[in-house]
Amino acid sequence: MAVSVDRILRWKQTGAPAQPITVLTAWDVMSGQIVDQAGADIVLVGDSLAMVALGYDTTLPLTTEDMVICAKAVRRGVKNALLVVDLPFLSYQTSVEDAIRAAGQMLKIGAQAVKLEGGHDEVVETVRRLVQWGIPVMGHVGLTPQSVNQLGGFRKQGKTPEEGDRILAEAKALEQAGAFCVVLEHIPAELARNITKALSIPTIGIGAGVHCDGQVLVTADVLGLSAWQPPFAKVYANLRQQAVEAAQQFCEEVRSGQYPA
Ligand SMILES: Nc1nc(=O)c2c([nH]1)NC[C@@H]1CN(c3ccc(C(=O)N[C@@H](CCC(=O)O)C(=O)O)cc3)CN21
Ligand SMILES: CC(C)C(=O)C(=O)O
Ligand SMILES: [Mg+2]
Repeated sequence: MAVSVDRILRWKQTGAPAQPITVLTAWDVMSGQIVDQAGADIVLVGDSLAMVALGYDTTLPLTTEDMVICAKAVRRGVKNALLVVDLPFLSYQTSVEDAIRAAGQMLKIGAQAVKLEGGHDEVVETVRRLVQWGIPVMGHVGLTPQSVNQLGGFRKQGKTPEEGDRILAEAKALEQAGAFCVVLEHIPAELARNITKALSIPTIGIGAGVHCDGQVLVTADVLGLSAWQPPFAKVYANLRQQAVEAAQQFCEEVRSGQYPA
């Protein structure tokens, strides 16, 4: 049966100890088909596609228009998983109105929820307003890549008790605002465990240890397709090298007259 926002929201309340939620990213129809067919609970059209699919050094250059093109392609490939789309940098920070417009655009093309980065007062108020209008929101705290210029790189967050307390408070505020789950990115496992215990909505970890209610990775990293991976990514295949070898073989066979026969 297709995965719904409500099913994720109630993941921890459904009696028997739930299996972890599985989340993988996608950026086009093929990656969407692959992770949906693999049985992921949630497919995230992550703004990491700016780096993975478009070749930028950060997620900041991605526009709403870029995201709409990619999300529409993923939508055509995903049949069963819940489809969540990241709101690009500057599409939701400028005002609640802009956030509603950007999020609404994503829902119009078939996204079932959106994800916003941060847990400060402004983003919490934006989440509250989106949820009021019937737009489900996934939160995202810890390492928030859209703030890379302030964080001084893609560094682990929440390493001091003060920082940890702040991230915990942000996650609680997002739950209060109506977020249906929250991503915890690149924080200590102990902190992620405390946040997971403190929340009734599920936590989805990336580089946040084993004590989260679910796990997410960038699919290009999982498949060994990306040029580099973060230290926490596990690489399950070596598709980049296999692809280069296959393409090389084609070139050799054409040059030698082996193909076409
Ligand atoms: N391919 C890919 N996978 C990802 O998981 C990912 C992206 N791209 N792009 C958006 C963000 C950026 N992420 C990243 C990127 C790099 C590190 C990393 O290398 N961290 C190191 C060094 C940090 C530094 O000092 O600059 C670390 O040890 O924390 C972590 C998360 C996670 N996200
Ligand atoms: C890694 C996930 C959480 C993400 O935000 C992305 O892919 O953009
Ligand atoms: Mg993202």
